[in-house]
Formats: sequence, structure tokens, C-alpha cells
Amino acid sequence: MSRILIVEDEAIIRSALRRLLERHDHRVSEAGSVDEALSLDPQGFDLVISDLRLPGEPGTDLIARAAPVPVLIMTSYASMRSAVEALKLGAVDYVAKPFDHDELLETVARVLHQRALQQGEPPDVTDPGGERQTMIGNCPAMQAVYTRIRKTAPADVTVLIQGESGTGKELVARALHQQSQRAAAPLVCVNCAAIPETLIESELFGHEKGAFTGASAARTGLVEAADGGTLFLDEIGELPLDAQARLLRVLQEGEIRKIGSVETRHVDVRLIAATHRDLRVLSRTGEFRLDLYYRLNVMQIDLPPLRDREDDILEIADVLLDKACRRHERDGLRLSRAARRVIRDFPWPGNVRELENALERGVILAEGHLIHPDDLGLGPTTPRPSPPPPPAIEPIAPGSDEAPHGQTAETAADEEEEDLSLEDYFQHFVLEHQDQMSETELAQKLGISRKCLWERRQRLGIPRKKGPRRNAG
Ligand SMILES: Nc1ncnc2c1ncn2[C@@H]1O[C@H](COP(=O)(O)OP(=O)(O)OP(=O)(O)O)[C@@H](O)[C@H]1O
Repeated sequence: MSRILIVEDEAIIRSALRRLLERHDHRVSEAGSVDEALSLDPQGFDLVISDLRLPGEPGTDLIARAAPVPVLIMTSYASMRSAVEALKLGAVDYVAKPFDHDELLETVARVLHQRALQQGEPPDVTDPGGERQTMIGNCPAMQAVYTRIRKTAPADVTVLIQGESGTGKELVARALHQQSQRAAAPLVCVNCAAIPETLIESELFGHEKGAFTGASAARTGLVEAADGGTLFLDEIGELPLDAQARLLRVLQEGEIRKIGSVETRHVDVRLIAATHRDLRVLSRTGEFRLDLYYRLNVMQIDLPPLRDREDDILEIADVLLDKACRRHERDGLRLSRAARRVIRDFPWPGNVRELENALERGVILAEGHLIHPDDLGLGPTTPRPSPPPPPAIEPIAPGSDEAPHGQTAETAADEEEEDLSLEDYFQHFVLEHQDQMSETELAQKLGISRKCLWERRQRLGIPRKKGPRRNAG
């Protein structure tokens, strides 16, 4: 059901339109002016249909203020020029008044459909520490995941998330919970693989005092702790068969029974499960109950491995690098070209988590202002060239080629060290030594004039540091 805001000052037209849209299952709100529409928060709707001429500001004023929500403009036959103007201002379309019902419904359906397609936008997720992050990546497979999250979250059904380790299954579970009507209630996350088999049933379902050796007091289980909210069972394929039977009862009857108790208790829990294993295959070998698999798999979300998300890898790396730099207070660290190449080509069996860890290593191990392949610790990589002594960099006339004197750009590129381009080298050297050297010394070491050093600083955005400097040149 879509939410539509009608902005129209003529009450008769407004209520006719409302009835028409409500008959077609839309939820409709009304406003008589732009001001009134703004007080209803137009960004909370899926579509705004506004008359062009209104008392006060014209309907087109809503286009920018409702964005990204599309605004459909209504106008009379007499003012087709203003309809064209409205389109130029960004209206999604216009309908001419008096409108033909079918035509209007068709336009509304088309605009809503387009919006739904565009809404494969990454969701925001709040982590347990209260920090908000946006899921990163825009490849088609991830857009499909985002759309699935948006549609599934409010539906209060069981969801099975499948994907290799580190692909973001827990992140998706959080997004589902946070976009659901249960968002204010608890989200309880349990990694079934991390709890010893002998303890998992009592952890999940609780136990009575004396139910087994060591049960010195009664205990509430995690399923009950999630009552009213969401239970996320990660690695559900590792759940022992007895616990599977109890879980099936929770899903079928909405009831739990603590270990050692004869009484059952009603619980209202939404279950989200995740696995990196194929539960169907496990069910063939008797390791997973097929009936539980069917209960879990009402909606399925498949997360692609990072190696299949080629276009996303460097984007994810940049965002995660930024975060790691902030965590370790090492602002301004960048990936060298070679490190970017390695990151792009690495198969990432541990997916985003592995990339996150590699970048963290890089931030900790990098000695200068560039992270090199070796710093990422991904196994054998090309040896890093040792920087000093610095090569002389020829002064570059404005507008001339980047290559040093007497070379073409191509031969220069060929001769470039595997890892550091001359520009990388320059940046690296200046940032590394500017605290200890004067401008004159820096220029001498680089084999360039002070003017050239200054010009390069400007071009590469490395301004001179302010404050006292030894021997300021
Ligand atoms: N699309 C993404 N955008 C940003 N961060 C991501 C994304 N996917 C995963 N991550 C990050 O990667 C790490 C691993 O994610 P998560 O724990 O959700 O994976 P998982 O599939 O549940 O792993 P496992 O199966 O090993 O438990 C987390 O730090 C998470 O924030």
C-alpha cells in the first residue's frame, strides 16, 4: 500500500481524488496548500500529487522540499506551458485537469513503480554501540538485497539469510529488525556455532532450578529475552537436533518450555536465521530438520561474496579505511596504487570482515602516509621498493607532461617503480619529512627548486604546515 499526499485547494476535487486513490488501495492524506503539505512531512510519503495553482506558494515549490519523493503536478488545459515549466523544475510528470480516471491511475502506478525500482538504496544500520552506519556497495546484487530488506522488514515474517562468512548477514538482520515494527523492542543475537552443544538448549530456552547438574538456579532463555522483539540465530545450521525440535515448537505454536519444566509460556518473537551452509543438503544427511527449514525459509535473502562484487570492493575499502584511520587516529592515510590493485584482485574468502581486518592491519603497520600491499598482510605480494635515496624530480613547467626531462609519459610510466608513482613518492616524502626539514632542505633532497616544491604542494593539496619550524627556509 502506497502513501500519497494530495495537495489541492478545491475540496471537491480533493475528496474525489482521495476516493479514487483509496479505492485502489492507496493510503491518502490531504493538504490545501504548500504550507499545510509541509506540516505533514511530504518526505514521509511515496508520492505527492499537487495542484499547480494554490493559495500562497505554487505546487512546484514542493518539488525540492519533498525530494526524493516524486511530485506529480496537476494543471488545467489552459496552462500547458506551466506544465512544461513544472517538468523543467523536476516534477516527475503532470496530469491535465479535468483528469481521466484511468489515465491518472496509470500515471500514479507508473511513478510508484519507478520509485520502487530506485529504492534499492542501502539501509542505515545502528550497531550495538549505538553508531550508525550505512551498508556500503551498490552492485546490482546488493541493490536487490536492499530492496528485499525494505520489503521484508515490515512484514513480520521469518527470514533466512544465506551467505558466506563475513558477507554482512548480521548487518542485514539488524537492518530488518530496525526497519520493522519491533524496532523499539530487543534484538537478541545468538551465534549457534559459538555456544557448546551441551549448553545451547538451556541458553536458548532457559531451565528450571535443578533441571541438570549445575543448574543451581532457574534461568530465562534468550528466546524469552527476545519476547516482543526479534531473535537472530546466526549459523543456525550448527543447532543440534534437540534444539531444532524446540525451536520448531516456538515457530509453530509460539510457545517455549524451559528445560526441566512442564509448563509452557507464550512468546511473541520474530525469528531471523542465518547460515553459510546449504540447509537443504544438511537435511538430506539428517543434520537439519526439513520441516524447520521450510518454517525458516518464508523469505530468503542471499548475500553475494565480496569477490563477485568487483565494482564495490574499492568503495568498501575506502569507507572502511576511513573508519580504521579514525579509530587509530591516523588521519590522511591512503592506499598506494599497488595496494588498491591487490585489494581489487584478492579473492577475499573471509569477505568484508577479512577486508576490514586487512585494512586495520594496514593502518597499524603503515610507516608513512601510504599503505602498501605488504602492510595488508594478505600473503606474498611484490616486495616494496625502499624509498631513500630520493630520485631527483625534474621541475615541471605548468601544463607540461608529468614525465621527467627527456622521457615520454609512457616510458616514464614503465619505469615507475611498481608501487610508487613519482607523485605518490613526492607526497610520501614531503609528508614524512616536512616536520624535520625546512622547505629548502626538502627541495634539495627532492632535487627541485623551492618554487617547484611550492607549486607541487598546491597541485597535490599538501599545504605547508603552520607553526614553528626548524630552520624555516
Ligand atoms: N555491505 C556492508 N557495508 C559495510 N560493512 C559491512 C558490509 N557487509 C559487511 N560489513 C562489515 O563486515 C563485518 C562482518 O559483517 P557481519 O558480521 O554482518 O557478517 P556475517 O555474514 O554475519 O559473518 P559471520 O557469518 O562470520 O558471522 C562487520 O564488521 C560488518 O559491519
